[in-house]
Amino acid sequence: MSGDILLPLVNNVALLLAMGVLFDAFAFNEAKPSLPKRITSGLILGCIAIAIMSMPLSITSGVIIDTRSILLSVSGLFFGVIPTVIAASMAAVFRIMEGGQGTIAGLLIIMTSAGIGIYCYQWKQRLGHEVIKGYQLYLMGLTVHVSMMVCLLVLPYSTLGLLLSEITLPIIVIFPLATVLLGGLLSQQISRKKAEAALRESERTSNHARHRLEATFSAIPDLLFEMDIEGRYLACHASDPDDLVAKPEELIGKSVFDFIPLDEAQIIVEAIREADLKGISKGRQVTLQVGRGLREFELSVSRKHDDESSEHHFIVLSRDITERKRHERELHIAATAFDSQEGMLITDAEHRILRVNNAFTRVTGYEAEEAIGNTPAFLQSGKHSEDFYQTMMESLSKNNYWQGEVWNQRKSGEIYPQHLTITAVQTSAGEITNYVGAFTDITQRKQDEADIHQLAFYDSLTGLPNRRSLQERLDSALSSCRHTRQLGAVFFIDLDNFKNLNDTAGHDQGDKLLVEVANRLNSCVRNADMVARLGGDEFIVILENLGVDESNVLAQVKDIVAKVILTIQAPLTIGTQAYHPTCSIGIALFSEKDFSDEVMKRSDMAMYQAKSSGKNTYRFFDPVAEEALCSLARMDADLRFALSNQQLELHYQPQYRCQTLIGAEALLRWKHPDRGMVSPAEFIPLAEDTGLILPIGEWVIRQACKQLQQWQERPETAELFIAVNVSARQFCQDNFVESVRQLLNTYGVSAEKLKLELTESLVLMDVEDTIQKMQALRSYGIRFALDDFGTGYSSLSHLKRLPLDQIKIDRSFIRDVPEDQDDSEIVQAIIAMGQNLGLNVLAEGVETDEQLAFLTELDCLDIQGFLLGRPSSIDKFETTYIPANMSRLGMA
Ligand SMILES: Nc1nc2c(ncn2[C@@H]2O[C@H](COP(=O)(O)O[C@H]3[C@@H](O)[C@H](n4cnc5c(=O)[nH]c(N)nc54)O[C@@H]3COP(=O)(O)O)[C@@H](O)[C@H]2O)c(=O)[nH]1
Repeated sequence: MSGDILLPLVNNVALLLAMGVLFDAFAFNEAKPSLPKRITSGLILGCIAIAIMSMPLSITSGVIIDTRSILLSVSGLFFGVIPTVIAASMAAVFRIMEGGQGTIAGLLIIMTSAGIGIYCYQWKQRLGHEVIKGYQLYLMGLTVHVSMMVCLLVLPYSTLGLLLSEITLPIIVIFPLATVLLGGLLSQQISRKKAEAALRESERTSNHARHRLEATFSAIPDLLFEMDIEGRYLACHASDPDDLVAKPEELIGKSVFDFIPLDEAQIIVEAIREADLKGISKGRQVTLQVGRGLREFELSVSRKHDDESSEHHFIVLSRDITERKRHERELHIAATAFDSQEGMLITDAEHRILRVNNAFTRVTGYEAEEAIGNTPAFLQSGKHSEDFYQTMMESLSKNNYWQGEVWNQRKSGEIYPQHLTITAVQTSAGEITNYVGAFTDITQRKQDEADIHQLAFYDSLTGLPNRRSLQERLDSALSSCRHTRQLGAVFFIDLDNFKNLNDTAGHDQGDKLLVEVANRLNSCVRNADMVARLGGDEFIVILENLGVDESNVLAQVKDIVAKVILTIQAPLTIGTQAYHPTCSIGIALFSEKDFSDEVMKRSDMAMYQAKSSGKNTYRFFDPVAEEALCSLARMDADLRFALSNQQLELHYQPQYRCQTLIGAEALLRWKHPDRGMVSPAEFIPLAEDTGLILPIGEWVIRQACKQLQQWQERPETAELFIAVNVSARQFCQDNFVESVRQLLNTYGVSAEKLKLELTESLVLMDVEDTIQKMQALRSYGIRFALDDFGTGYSSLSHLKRLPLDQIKIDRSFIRDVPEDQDDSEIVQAIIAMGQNLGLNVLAEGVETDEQLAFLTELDCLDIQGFLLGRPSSIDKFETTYIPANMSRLGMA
């Protein structure tokens, strides 16, 4: 090869190498470039081809040998159809313009080279080969340049011969190798680019995988730790650091024992050891104090496969199960609550029963399978109207809740009351999904309520309404009067002598009478009227709506009360004896102006008047009698005040024997601040009625004992006794004997100095009891006088049995002696009788010397009366009677 060829050849090679730059610049080595790129690259290739053709290895005139064949074939193979066709076309145009004898051959070479290159390109595309191997390039280069040699055959023979001798070797040997080099260069670019792309793809894939993994980790709510067998943290993942016992950076390298209480830490280490043995550990639970409070975790531990390390590592997954546990506990509570003592049923939104509990079966008698699928309507008793259920449903849809009492039917057919609560269960969107019904059988409660009502409002013995019912009924009757203007009446009925019957025949018999009276009263009045028992032997009848005309009402009431008295009077057998009950009735009419308390009070007063009028009768309320009773009530209040405010005092009236003072009768006085001295004759009966006589009587005996205590200590009074009046009610007290004995002891008084004056009526009330008490008191030394003798009906046989010391002739017999023959004979007989019985006889009310002389004549030596001394205060008694007595006895 001559130097003329070498330089163009080097230029050609340089231009061919520019092709590599173009290939890289237009990214033909990566992917198929865009059409503009391909066109542009085709134009550039065409320019390179022209440049190559401009620096030919000129062999002879008109024949241009250059490396366009290499350019165009390699362009076809690597740049594809469009760039190569453009480049080939430009090269062809240029060749034609160059002209010469080799024009045809040159054009053929252009077309052949480009065609073979494009063919190989198609072949490569079809087979999917990205990279062309060296031998393949060589074969293509050889084919192109053999074809080139064939194309040269169109040259004139003379030119051809010279040409073949000059260029055959370089074309057949060098050009294919150049093709291989250029193709290899481009192929290598493709490989590099592919490798770079693969690397980028790999990086992209790995980044993608990493991001996906990170996203997956972030989405996992559980905590992930890598730990060693000792429980040391090697790595940790937590989507929320507040789920950790410490910050992640603090954990790494430390042990669970550094952060977690011993018991819990041991559970974690046990789980790790189990995983070490079995490969996995599941289900262990720990409770830890983490950033957001006390939480419960469930552990899953697996042994990590790590061939490089001999030490085992573990993946510990810690799942926060706090909410699940709470839910489980709530479910447990709900399940326990569901199986409570209350009957429960759950329905769907269409009220079909889905579930019932054991209490449901116990109360209704229906098993779960009998109830499920039905609506609760199958339990209905038929006792409620459609309206009832309609209201229930309306309340449910409005308030999602209903509660009330329902009468349902058990499987046995028994109808029973239940307290039912129905609650609608809603979704968060407000849609009702279920109804929960809870009920309690309230049969017993209802019964208890009825019993309590019966006890509270009815009398247990007679079954009649009691005082409370009466009050309500009377209030309602009065309120009704205010509308109707009609009059009504209240009968206050008290059985006569009921106490006697009770005491003699016993309480059972008394109860029988009360029940019979209740029935009899009910038979006398209309259903609309009311018969009530106030207590004891007191009954009330309320008659309502008797009309507006008072005289007419009075006539009706009289008829009814007469009927009541007659009906009550009918004999009945109590025990073995016939009994004729009677009653006293007080009547009070009422109108719209009255109040219940007042009406009751009036009827009570009227009854009191009926009693006072001899019993077995009735009285209408009388305002005059009311005033009298009011005055008594006022006196009672005043007397109580007097007792506790030292307004009571004892006066003493001397008693003489043969003109010698032997003692005094203690007589009670009330120093009233307004009324002055009030007579005991006025207030003692009232005190007996009200029971106030008991504390008053006790006070009198106490005062007498105090006085005796003082007298005992003085010689001039040491022998004096005091006579004290004892009322019936006072004497009847069970503890009377004991209380007197205690008073004597308290004041150290000799019992002989105390004389008790009992009236005839008192001793005859209960002779046996009186004798017993008198004997007991007498055994202490106390003496007894029978007061007001002659006014009662004491029989001799009774008198003989009483342990008396003295009888006091009532002053009513003394008053007219000796003038009155009858009284004189009575007094004479009493004195004789007393003497016969061995009793001392005292005459009281002695006011005149004649009376005294008469009594002295009859040998009645004990005298009391105004003639010898009036009742006087203790001061006067001690300054008047005692000194006089002493002077008479010569002791002064
Ligand atoms: N249970 C109690 N009863 C008592 C007590 N104190 C008194 N009484 C009884 O009250 C009745 C009235 O008593 P009184 O007004 O005190 O009258 C007594 C004498 O004053 C009166 N008397 C005495 N002598 C005469 C007289 O010559 N003429 C006359 N006109 N009256 C006289 O008699 C009353 C005493 O009677 P008696 O008790 O029957 O001896 C009266 O019944 C008292 O008993 C008391 O503390 N407890």
